[in-house]
Amino acid sequence: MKVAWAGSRHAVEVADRMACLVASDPVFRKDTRTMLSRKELFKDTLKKAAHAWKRTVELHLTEEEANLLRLYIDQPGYVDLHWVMFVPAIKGQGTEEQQKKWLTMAYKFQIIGTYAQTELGHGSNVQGLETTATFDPSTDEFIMHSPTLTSSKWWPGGLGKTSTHAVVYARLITEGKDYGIHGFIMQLRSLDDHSPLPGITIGDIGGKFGSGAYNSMDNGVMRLDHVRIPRDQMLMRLAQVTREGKYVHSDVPKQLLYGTMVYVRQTIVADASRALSRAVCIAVRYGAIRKQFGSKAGGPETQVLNYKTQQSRLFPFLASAYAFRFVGQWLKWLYTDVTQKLESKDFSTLPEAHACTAGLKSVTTSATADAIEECQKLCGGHGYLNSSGLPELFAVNLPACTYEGDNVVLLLQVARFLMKTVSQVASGKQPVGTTAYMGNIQHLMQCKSVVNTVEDWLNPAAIKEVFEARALRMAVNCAQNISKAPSQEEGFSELSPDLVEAAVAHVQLIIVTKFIEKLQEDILGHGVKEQLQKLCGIYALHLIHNERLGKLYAQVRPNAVALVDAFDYTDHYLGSALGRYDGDVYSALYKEAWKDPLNETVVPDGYQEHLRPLLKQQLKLSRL
Ligand SMILES: CCC/C=C/C(=O)SCCNC(=O)CCNC(=O)[C@H](O)C(C)(C)COP(=O)([O-])OP(=O)([O-])OC[C@H]1O[C@@H](n2cnc3c(N)ncnc32)[C@H](O)[C@@H]1OP(=O)([O-])[O-]
Ligand SMILES: Cc1cc2nc3c(=O)[nH]c(=O)nc-3n(C[C@H](O)[C@H](O)[C@H](O)COP(=O)(O)OP(=O)(O)OC[C@H]3O[C@@H](n4cnc5c(N)ncnc54)[C@H](O)[C@@H]3O)c2cc1C
Repeated sequence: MKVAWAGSRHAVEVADRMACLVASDPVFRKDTRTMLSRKELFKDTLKKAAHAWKRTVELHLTEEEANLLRLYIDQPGYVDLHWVMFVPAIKGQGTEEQQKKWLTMAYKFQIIGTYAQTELGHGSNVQGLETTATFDPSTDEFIMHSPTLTSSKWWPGGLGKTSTHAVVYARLITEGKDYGIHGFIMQLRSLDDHSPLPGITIGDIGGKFGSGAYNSMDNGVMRLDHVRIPRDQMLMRLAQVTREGKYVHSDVPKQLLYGTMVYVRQTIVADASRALSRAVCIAVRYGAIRKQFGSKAGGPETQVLNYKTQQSRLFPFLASAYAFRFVGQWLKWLYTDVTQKLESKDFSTLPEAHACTAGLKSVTTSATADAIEECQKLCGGHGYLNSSGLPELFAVNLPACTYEGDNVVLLLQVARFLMKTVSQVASGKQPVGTTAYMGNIQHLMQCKSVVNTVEDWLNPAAIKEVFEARALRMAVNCAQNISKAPSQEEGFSELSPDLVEAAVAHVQLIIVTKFIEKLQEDILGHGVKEQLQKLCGIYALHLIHNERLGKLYAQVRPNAVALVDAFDYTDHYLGSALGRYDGDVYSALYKEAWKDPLNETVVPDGYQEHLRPLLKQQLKLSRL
């Protein structure tokens, strides 16, 4: 089963080796992490990252090994953004020349990069970002500027105290015209003493949910005051600005601007299956040890895992962990396939890749966060202790529902793709890939389930047909209702709760289908396939029930704020910048951030000890 889970014997072997390397190294200890102050935790993260890099170099680790090493260190930090977003953004959006220049330094850690997209006022609505990059032909430079409070960059990981560079997303303005959002490489801090460069105000945004957990990451705030960068620091694969200031489009679709997000969303599905499996592992093992009550006749106490209620709550999570793992492996393949096609200028599969990554990221992270929380309850009181591992696991994985795209916003993207596909089917076009089933519309709209007995539900063909019919009928129903609205836009907005459900049904069909396809592969090991068949059945069947409360929500909405005001909580008691009575959210968030102890100094503790030697050593090596 280990091989089925990991994907190959090789994958098991490398993972084991890297996991042992981390577990046996005292620098990577994490058992007291939740007791560290924010400053201590941050410094500990810097220390671990520097030590990991040292080990990577000393042991000549491959990229695969180094990635696993980082994974098992299990502490979010600036290196995640550097490798998972900064480097891929330059790879995807930089010209060959730009890649050569910047990636050479990034690969050697001569510079540390982050991905600075989100702002205080806008995260989901990328086109609404306000930072400006105005071209000045007199000096051949862009002037990077934050014109408003809400244009402050807000959230980028590693930005707060660590990154020396960033890919910054800003509105490109040239010849007086706004050409929308583009990516720019900016140096943020001095490579000599780490102080922010002139015109850049930068800090950490403050403590986050839970102790330990994501507080190891210095998510940052940044304001730019007319900071000048050379023209060639605009990432120019998608579009260019000439020396004279003329804006020129490339022949690649502008959606490739969002390419880094597609890449990361794909990796998040793998993260979700890992987090869910960790929670399930804790709850199942503990359920086998924990005993409560015995038979009336005075027999031995019962292991809680033997309670049917425990099983019906826990086993769908166990099945989901496997389902997400397999769909994650498939998604990685899909992403590689799309990337190869993009390289040969075939952009046809980009919309499907976007829909699959967005949808699967959404469904798997939401299910994982809910499941970790439920696993805490499944472990009773002890599950609430930090020492159970569950609070930190929950706190670290909860934001995956938000970062890389809010899950509902992403599901609406999937719905948009589905509505387009339904209309193409109506005009006779045969859908392909994950929407191929929609071509079978005549049958799926009318068919009746062939399921008669309990055993029939375990027939993969029957399960698949049920999920296909459900997904197609929900999508067609939405499309028909949208067409009755005064406009497409109004219809889409009015029906958005239904569209989200239709998107979830489509994504769950993909997960079920990929699980079934996995079972058609050669799977070695006695009884392994049979166990997986059972889990596949559990995953599929636990999903088939639903409720609709949309009409009631619409009736409550006009009074929703009054209904929570009625709780009569003071701002002091609520203790939330977001829940303030007066609604002055942005000023409150901004003020709170500067109170964080990490912001007491501009250059953080640990810089002289861990960051500076790392950067200097790499610079020195490159000069040899
Ligand atoms: C380790 C963790 C660290 C965390 C880091 C972060 O969080 S970083 C920050 C992470 N931040 C976020 O994740 C922010 C989330 N927000 C977003 O990604 C975007 O603002 C949006 C997709 C919601 C809307 O986009 P929009 O305003 O442009 O409006 P629109 O809806 O009209 O779409 C126009 C067209 O583009 C298409 N298309 C869209 N995306 C993609 C794609 N990725 N690929 C390909 N295509 C894509 C779309 O299908 C449509 O095609 P059509 O139908 O015209 O053929
Ligand atoms: C831990 C963490 C790390 C992050 N790291 C980075 C980083 O490294 N770099 C970076 O640039 N960003 C980062 N982010 C920012 C992240 O990408 C954004 O928070 C995310 O994209 C969501 O945007 P938002 O915060 O504006 O949410 P909002 O869009 O304000 O969401 C608020 C609510 O509005 C709803 N909503 C919004 N739009 C719609 C719509 N059209 N229809 C229906 N409902 C809607 C959402 O569902 C949600 O319930 C990080 C965030 C977190 C929490």
